[in-house]
Amino acid sequence: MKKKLVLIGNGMAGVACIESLLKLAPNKYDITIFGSEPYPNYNRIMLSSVLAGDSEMKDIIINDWDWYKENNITLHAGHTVSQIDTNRKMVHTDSGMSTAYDDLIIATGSLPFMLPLPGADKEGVIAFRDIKDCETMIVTSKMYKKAVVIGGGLLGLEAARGLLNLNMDVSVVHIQNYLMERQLDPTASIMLQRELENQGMKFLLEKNTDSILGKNRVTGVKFKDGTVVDADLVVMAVGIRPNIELAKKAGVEISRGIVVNDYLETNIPNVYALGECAEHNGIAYGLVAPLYEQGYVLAKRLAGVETDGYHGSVVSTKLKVSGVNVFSCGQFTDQSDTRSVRVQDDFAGVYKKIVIKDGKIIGSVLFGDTSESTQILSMVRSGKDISGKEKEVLLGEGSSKGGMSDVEIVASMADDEIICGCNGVTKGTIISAIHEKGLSSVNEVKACTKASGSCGGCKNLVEGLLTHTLGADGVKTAAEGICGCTTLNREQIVEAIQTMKLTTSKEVMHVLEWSNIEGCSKCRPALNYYLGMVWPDEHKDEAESRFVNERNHANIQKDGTYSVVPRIYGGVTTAEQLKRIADVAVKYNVEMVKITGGQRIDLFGITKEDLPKVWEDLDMPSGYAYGKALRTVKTCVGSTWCRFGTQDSIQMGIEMEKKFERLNTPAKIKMAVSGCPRNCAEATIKDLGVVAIDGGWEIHVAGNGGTHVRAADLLVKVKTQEEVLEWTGAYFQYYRETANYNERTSKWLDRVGLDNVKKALERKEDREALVSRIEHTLSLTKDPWKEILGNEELRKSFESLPVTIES
Ligand SMILES: Cc1cc2nc3c(=O)[nH]c(=O)nc-3n(C[C@H](O)[C@H](O)[C@H](O)COP(=O)(O)OP(=O)(O)OC[C@H]3O[C@@H](n4cnc5c(N)ncnc54)[C@H](O)[C@@H]3O)c2cc1C
Ligand SMILES: NC(=O)c1ccc[n+]([C@@H]2O[C@H](COP(=O)([O-])OP(=O)(O)OC[C@H]3O[C@@H](n4cnc5c(N)ncnc54)[C@H](O)[C@@H]3O)[C@@H](O)[C@H]2O)c1
Ligand code: SF4
Ligand code: FES
Repeated sequence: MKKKLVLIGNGMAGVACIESLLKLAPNKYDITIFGSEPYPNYNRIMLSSVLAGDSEMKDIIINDWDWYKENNITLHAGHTVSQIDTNRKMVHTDSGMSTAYDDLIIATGSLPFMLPLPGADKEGVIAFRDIKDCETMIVTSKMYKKAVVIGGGLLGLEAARGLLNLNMDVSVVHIQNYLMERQLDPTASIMLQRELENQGMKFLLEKNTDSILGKNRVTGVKFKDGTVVDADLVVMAVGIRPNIELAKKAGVEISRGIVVNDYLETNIPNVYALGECAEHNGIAYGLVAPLYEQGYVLAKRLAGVETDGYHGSVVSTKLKVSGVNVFSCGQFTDQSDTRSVRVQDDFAGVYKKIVIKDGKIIGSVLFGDTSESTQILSMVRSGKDISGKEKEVLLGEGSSKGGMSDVEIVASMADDEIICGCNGVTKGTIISAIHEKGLSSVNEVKACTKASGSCGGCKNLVEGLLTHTLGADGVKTAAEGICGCTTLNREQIVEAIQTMKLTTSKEVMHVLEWSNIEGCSKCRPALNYYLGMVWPDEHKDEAESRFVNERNHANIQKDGTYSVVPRIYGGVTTAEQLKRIADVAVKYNVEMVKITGGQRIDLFGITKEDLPKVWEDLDMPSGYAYGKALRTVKTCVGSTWCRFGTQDSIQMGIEMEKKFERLNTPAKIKMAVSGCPRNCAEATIKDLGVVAIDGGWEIHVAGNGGTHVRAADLLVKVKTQEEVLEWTGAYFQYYRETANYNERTSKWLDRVGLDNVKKALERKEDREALVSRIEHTLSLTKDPWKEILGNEELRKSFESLPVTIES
C-alpha cells in the first residue's frame, strides 16, 4: 500500500519538492495537493515579466493541469486548508473537504505585508503577490493614470517598472533615504535611482505614509509630514511575512516562520515545512533559490535517499528591470572587521564593491556592469581564500584575471548544484538534457529544462555549460540575431562595423543597442572576431571576450589542468626539439605525452601557473591547439622518401603552416598535404587538403572528419606551389570574411555553396585582392607565448586565483 502524502500550498517550493520526489521514488506515495489559488503551479517570479509585458500568463505555468493527472496527483486548486489535526493526521479545508495523511508538507509561502493605514481597504489598494494582483494592475492601467507604489525594494521597483510599461504615471514612495537598502549600499542605490528616474520613475524618499485618501476608491496617499500625492492605484510592496497561522493553530513550533531542522522536519512527527513559510537556523528566505535546495533535501528525506541535509543558502539578487544591471549578494555592508575593494566610474555608470573578511569575499554589490557576478557569487559560496589577490577580482581584466570564466565555474560545480536558481535546474539535469535530447543552444536548453527562462541571470552559466559539455564548436549559432542580446544577424553587424567604423565590442553593443549591454558569452567572442577581421590594424584583441582556452593559450582539461601542444611545422621535428620536449615533460611532471591525430606532441596535466615556465623552457611557437585558428598541416612523406610520391608534400606542408599559422579564423581549421593520390595524409577530410597529381596539385576544401564527417569538394587543380598558396590564401580570406563566427568550413560551404565560392575566387584580380588582405592580417600576428613571456603583467595573470575543478 502506498503512503499518503499531502502538500498544503501549490506554490513554487512545495511543487518543486514533489517534482524531485517523483524522480527519486515515483511509486512511494499517493499525493494530494491543496492550493488556495485556482490555477496550476506557476512561476511567481515571472509575474514581474508579465506585468512589464515581456511574457504572457500562459508562459509562466510551470506544470499544467495535465501534469497532475499524468503523475496521479490529486489537485484541489482553489481550496484552502483551514485546519490540520496532527493527532488524527487529517487536514480539513474551508469548503468542508477532509483528507488523511501519513506525511504532510506545509508550503504555504508568505503573505504580503499590508500597512495597516486608515483607508487601506479602499478599492484600488492592492499588493503584488499573485496572478490576481497582476491582472488587477493591467486592467486598472486601462482606465486610470496615476499609480503609487509604496516600498522601494525589489518588488516595488519591479512593480513600478511594469506600471510604467502600462503607460501609468508612477511614483515610488520609500520610507528610507535610499532605495533597496536591503540589497544595496548608498552609492549603488543613488546610481540606480538616477537610472530609474531617466526611465521615467518618480521617487518620494523618506516619506512615512499616514493614510489612504478617497471615498470608495483611492484618490491619494497622505504622508505624516502633511503632504499628499494623487493616486488612482496604490500597490503596497513593503515586505512579506511567512504564512504561519495554519501551522501555529495546529501546534507546530513557530518563531518568525515554521521552525524546521536540517531535514525540513518540524517539531511534530511526519509534518514538514519548506519555502517562504519555513524558518531554518533563524532565517526565513524570500527568494526562490533556497526553496529549490530545500525541496531537493526534503524529497530525498521522504524518498529514503541518504542526504546530509540542508545547511542554509548564500542568496543573491538581481533586479528584473530591463536596462538596469544590479547585483547583490551576501554581507555587503562594511563592518569593523571587514575591508572592501570598490571601483567607481561615474562616466560609465559603473560601481562595484566586494566585502572581504578573513581573506574571503563575504558579499558584493555591482551596478552597471554585473559581468563578474557569477564568479563573485561562486567565490562567496566556496569561501575561497583570496588573500593578497583581493584587488584582482575587480581590477583584473574581466574574468581573465581575477575570477573564473563561466566555463571554469560550471566545470567546478557538482552535478547536483543548481545552475538556474529561478527554476531550480541543476547542472546534472542540464547535462543529461544536452546529451539525451541533443541540445546545442541556450534556447533549446530553456525550452527543455526551463533553465534561463525567468530572470535570465543564469544564461551565461548555461552557455558555459553547453561549451563545457559540447566544446565551443558544438554550440549552435542562433539563426536570427547572433544571440539573445540582439536581433541583428552577422551580415547586419559586420556591415555596421564597416560602415560606421566601429572598432570595439562596447561601441558595437551601444551603437547597435544590445539589449544586454555587457553582451553574453556568445556575442562577445563573435564581435571580437568580426572586429579583428574587419579592422586588423585598429581593433585591439579583447582577451576577456575569448573562451578560456584561447585566453590561456592552452587547452583546459577535465581535471582543470591544461595541455600544451608546441608547433611542429608539417609534423617534422628534430632530435634537439624532442629532447627539449622530454626535458619539459620530466621537469613539470607531465602526466601523459601523446602524439595527436594531427602529428603533433601533446603534453597533459600542466597547471595554469606552470604554463609560462613550460613555454619558456620549450622555446617553440604555440601550436594553437586551443584556438579558432590554423591547428595543423598534416603531411605524408611525399616524393623525398616515398616511391609513389610525385611532389614534395612535406616541404609544401611546412610552407603552408609557416604562412598561415596564428591566423584568426571563424572556427578552427586543419590542413593536410599528400604527395600522391593515395592520399596518406587524409587531405580530403580537412578544411583544406592539397593532393599532388601528375604535373600539379588538387586543392580540396570543406572536408571534416569530426562529428559530421564530410568529404572535401574539389575546388581547383593548379600547377605550381605559388598557385597553391595563392588559392589557399584567397579561399581562407573569403571564408574569414563571410562565415559566421564558430562556423566550420564544412557547414559554411554547404550554406554558401561551392559554385558561389568558386565564382568568388575564379578571377585572378579577386584572388589577389583577398590574398593582399590576408597577407596584411598575417603580417600583424605575433606568437602569443612570446608576448606573454615578455610582459610581466600578462605573465602574472597565470599566477592568479588557481582554478579548482572537482568532477
Ligand atoms: C512579483 C514577484 C517577483 C519575484 N521575483 C523574484 C525573483 O526574481 N527572484 C527570486 O528569487 N524570488 C522572487 N520572488 C519571490 C518568490 O516568488 C518566492 O520566494 C516564491 O514564490 C516562494 O515560494 P513558496 O512556494 O514558498 O510560496 P508561494 O509561491 O507563495 O506558494 C505558496 C502557495 O500556497 C498557497 N497557500 C497558502 N496557504 C494555503 C492554505 N492554507 N491552503 C492551500 N493553499 C495555501 C498560496 O496560495 C500559494 O499559492 C518574487 C515574488 C513576487 C511576488
Ligand atoms: N528580483 C527579485 O529577486 C525579487 C523581485 C520581487 C520580489 N522579490 C522578493 O519578494 C519579497 C517581497 O519583496 P519586497 O520588495 O516587498 O520586500 P523587501 O522587504 O525586500 O522590501 C520592502 C521595502 O519596503 C520598504 N518599506 C517598508 N515599509 C515601508 C513604508 N511604510 N513606506 C515605504 N517603504 C517601506 C523597506 O524599506 C524595503 O526597502 C522579498 O522577499 C523579495 O526578495 C524578489
Ligand atoms: S600519399 Fe602518396 S606520396 Fe604520400 S606517403 Fe602516401 S603513397 Fe607516398
Ligand atoms: S537564475 Fe533566473 S532564469 Fe536562471
